Amino acid sequence: MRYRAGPGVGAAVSVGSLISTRSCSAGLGCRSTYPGRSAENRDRRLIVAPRTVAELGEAGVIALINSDRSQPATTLLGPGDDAAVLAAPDGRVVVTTDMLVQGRHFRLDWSDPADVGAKAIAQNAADVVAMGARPTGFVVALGCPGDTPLATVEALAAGMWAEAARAGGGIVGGDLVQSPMMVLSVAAFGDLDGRDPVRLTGARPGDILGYAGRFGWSAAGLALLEAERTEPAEPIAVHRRPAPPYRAGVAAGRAGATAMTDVSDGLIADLAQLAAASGVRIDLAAARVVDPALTGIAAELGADPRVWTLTGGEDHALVATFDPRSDIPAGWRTAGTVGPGSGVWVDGVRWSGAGGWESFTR
Ligand SMILES: Nc1ncnc2c1ncn2[C@@H]1O[C@H](COP(=O)(O)OP(=O)(O)OP(=O)(O)O)[C@@H](O)[C@H]1O
Ligand SMILES: Cc1ncc(C[n+]2csc(CCOP(=O)(O)O)c2C)c(N)n1
Ligand SMILES: [Mg+2]
Repeated sequence: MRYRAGPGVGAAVSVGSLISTRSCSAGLGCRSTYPGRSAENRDRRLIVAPRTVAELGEAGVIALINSDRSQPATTLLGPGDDAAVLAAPDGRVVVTTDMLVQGRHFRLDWSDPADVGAKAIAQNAADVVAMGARPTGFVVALGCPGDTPLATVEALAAGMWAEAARAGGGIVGGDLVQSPMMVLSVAAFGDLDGRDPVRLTGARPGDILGYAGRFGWSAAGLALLEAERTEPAEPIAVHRRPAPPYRAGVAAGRAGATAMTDVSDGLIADLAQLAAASGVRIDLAAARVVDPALTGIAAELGADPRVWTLTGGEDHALVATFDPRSDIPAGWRTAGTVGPGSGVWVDGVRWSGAGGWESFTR
């Protein structure tokens, strides 16, 4: 997707060009300044290029993050003012927020900063499309230690922009603070294009359960990383950078899906939320969702591919329910049925126990 430059978007900036050389006074030599750098640094005669966020300073890092970006048409005013302005053609705005905390949601020895940036956008965009909406924009609050290399922040921003382009929105602003570890808090916005939001509450007995994307791959990647393995590469890549099926989500909204959610905590956990919200029972056929490609990997680690598939989170695949009289849209497969009752049933057995990841319990 190509974005045009939006108003308020700064011109191209490189770290080199952020260093402005002040006038040279006789006998004092030339002093280079860095926008936003500390008072202490302002008094030093810096001639080397800054390498960390502390050396470049807040304003410089923000300029770096926003340099050379072009915004989509929905960005009426991009970064640079007190707030951004986004178009909302529908008149209603879909809004969600999700954060990533270093050590809890990612490790920089397991993931590249570009992957972490992409994941932060992906998990938010997945929530927007899970409402049947089209992502229009993101704001990103970033906390990081002062000694974070500028290269890390540049890679983070590159990963965010790559995923934002895939999802269909621009990064229209954010916040930058010092913190003891890296934290990324993203808010995402979306447009319904005149449709009703696809809620958790609309599944009805008789509906068909469908899914788009895949399950268990991120959990497999996490297990491989925990086991200090680097192969096979594919599940590790999925764990580092999930690829939510954005088009399929919007297509489900257009096709009149009765309920939908993205799977962030675990397939069973997220289906259980949907079943409870709709007041229905969901019957899942495990063979339809367990990917045979995971069987060999699980055997090597002494793990169960069914557990990865049914309770692993972070794939950000989509599940939705459809009226049986309507066609399931492109990119969707059937995974089960909706009936009267409650709970999630797998191959005819009611699921009890943990259905996925839960904050504060592990
Ligand atoms: N601090 C909060 N204040 C208000 N509402 C909240 C807060 N945290 C969560 N919620 C709301 O509770 C609901 C469930 O949140 P939850 O984070 O589980 O959503 P999710 O899409 O499943 O997220 P995740 O991708 O983080 O697993 C959402 O509607 C969310 O907006
Ligand atoms: C280093 C590291 N350890 C463990 C995991 C696994 N993990 C963390 S949060 C989460 C689910 C969503 O949580 P939330 O509801 O907080 O968004 C999962 C499966 C990871 N990604 N990285
Ligand atoms: Mg969600």
